[in-house]
Parts: sequence; C-alpha cells; structure tokens
Amino acid sequence: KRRFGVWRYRELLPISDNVEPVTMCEGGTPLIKLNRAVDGHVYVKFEGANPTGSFKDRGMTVGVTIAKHIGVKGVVVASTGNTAASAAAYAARAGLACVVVLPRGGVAKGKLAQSLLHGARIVEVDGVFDDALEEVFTEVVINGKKDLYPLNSYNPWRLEGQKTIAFEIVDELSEVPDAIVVPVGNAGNISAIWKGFKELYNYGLISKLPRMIGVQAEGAAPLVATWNRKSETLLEIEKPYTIASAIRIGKPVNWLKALNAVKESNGTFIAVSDNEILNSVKDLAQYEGIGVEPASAASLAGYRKAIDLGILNRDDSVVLIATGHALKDPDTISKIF
Ligand SMILES: Cc1ncc(COP(=O)(O)O)c(/C=C/C(=O)C(=O)O)c1O
Repeated sequence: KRRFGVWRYRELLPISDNVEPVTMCEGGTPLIKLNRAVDGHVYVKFEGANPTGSFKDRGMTVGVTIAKHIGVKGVVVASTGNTAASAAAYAARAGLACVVVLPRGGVAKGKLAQSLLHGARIVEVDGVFDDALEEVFTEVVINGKKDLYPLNSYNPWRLEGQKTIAFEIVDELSEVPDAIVVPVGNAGNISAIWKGFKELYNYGLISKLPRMIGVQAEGAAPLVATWNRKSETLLEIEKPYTIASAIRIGKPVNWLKALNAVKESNGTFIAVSDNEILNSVKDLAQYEGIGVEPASAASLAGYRKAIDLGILNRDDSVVLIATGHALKDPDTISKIF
C-alpha cells in the first residue's frame, strides 16, 4: 500500500481495486514554511517536486490510469506546456501514444523538451492555448477521432488526482489553513483542491474549510474580470498575454467550477502584474531557496496583494500552491537577471 503521494489516498479516489495505477510516485510534495519572504504563517506546497516538475502529474497519473484501463490507443491534450510534459511521460509509462497540441512559440523550453523527450507527437497551432484546446475539441468531438482519449482538465479524472493536494495539506498541517492561494489558468486546479477539502469536510474529517484565493496575471485574467463584475457568464479574454506562459489562458474551461469554489469558500480572485510575478520568483528563490517557474510565483504575488488589500491578514495561516519547477522556463528566469 503506498505510504506517500496520490495513491496513498486510493480509497478516496473513485477507482475500483482491480485497476492497476500508472504511477511514478507522484504527490507527497514538500510543504515548506516561508521564513523571510513574508512574515506570517505562510507555507509553500512545492509541486515542482513531482516527477515531471509540476502538479499536473497528480491528475495525469489518474487520467492515464483510466485511459489504459479502458483500452484506448493513445491520449491527446492541448497545453501551455506542463500538461503536455506530464501526459507525454505518463503515456510513455503506460505504453500509450500521446499527441500534444501547443500554441506555436508560446511554450517554455523545458516543457517542449520534455514532450519531445518522452516521445509525444507535437502539433503546433497559431494563436494561444485556447486555440489549441479548440483544435483538440474539433478533432476529437466534431471529427470523431476516437482513438485518442482527450485528457484536458475538463476530464474529471484529472481533477480526482489533483484534489489530493488538499488531503496532503491537512495530513501534514493537521489543521485546515485559513486560505489556499492558487495560480489560475484553465481553472482545474483551484476547483480540484476545493473538491478535496469539501470531501474531507463531508466525511467529517475536518470541521472548517479554507478560503480559496485564485490568482491570475493582469493580461490573462478572465476569472478576475468575471468575478469582479459578478457576471453569470465567463468574460473571455481574446488575446491573453503574460510572461507567465503557463497561465496565458483566456477561456478557462473549468471557469464555472472555479467560480463556485471561490464563492462557496468566501474566497476571491486577484490579478497581479508580470512584474509582481517576477519579483516573487526572485524572492522565493533568494529568500527561501524555492525555485519555481513564473506562473507558480503568482501565488506569492497574489498573497502579498491580498495582504495589501486587507483580504488576508498576517495571522492567517495560508498555503501557497507553487505549481511548477524553475527548470521549466530557464529563458524567462534569465530575463529577470
Ligand atoms: C505552472 C502552472 N501553474 C498554474 C497553472 C494553472 O493551473 P490550472 O488553473 O489548473 O490550469 C498551470 C496550468 C497549465 C496548463 O493549463 C497546461 O499545462 O496546459 C501551470 O502549468
């Protein structure tokens, strides 16, 4: 029985015992207390410590396990890079084909290298992630290409794996934080983490729920706009731009789940500038030793803004989700220095 990681919580995943996991011991990631970058009870959940260097491995281990179990030949994803890297690695481990559809010129080098390395077929589209996702949808749903199982995060199996972040935080802190701060792109992760906390609460294992704080880059903040204007429909961003290429997304497919998570948890959405993101990359690395790719540092930038805006205060216990490793995007890192 696995003692660490996603499959430690197998009984809380809707997967019957006869299914053999496709796993690389993902999850069980470090929860690191911040001592100098901020004062307060702030921890970083360092998802860069996963096998392919991002939280995507938690969802992919479950998604690819199911894909293999139902006997598909291969999987397909649209991605800003980390989903592609993770799908390529887990598909390789499962002996499945993998097609990744990427926005041409919009993917950090480390993620492109991983997709190539693990043998994925790379399809590039002009435009941004949303155009890549549209392409996958057209191919698989409209043109009925059934031999490739779509594994983007509208696929609920992915979120089942990602909800284990909540389980590990409660296991390790043995209390529920006041707030969880999550960088938001396609909005699967914030939705999944909230689902995990709600399940623990419904099982009677915890007696309080954290506030979910979603953070987006100012140039790619459809959920911040939708939230601030109390819109019932998603206010899409046609041409999203941010230096944090992982969250350069204008039409988050999980937007409704994320809005509900933030509403139910008495949380909020916050936008931060690219500058604030890059400063947070530097501070996490040079004050705390934690090396993350830009999108991950949006959680620290968002926390700082939440304190400035009085949304959070210093004696709140807070966990920042640092979603991807610094090695993913060396080009952007060298732009900072
Ligand atoms: C480092 C990093 N930080 C945050 C996010 C946002 O998570 P979601 O809000 O669940 O999308 C992503 C997402 C990446 C992709 O969507 C993809 O890889 O296609 C990421 O790679």
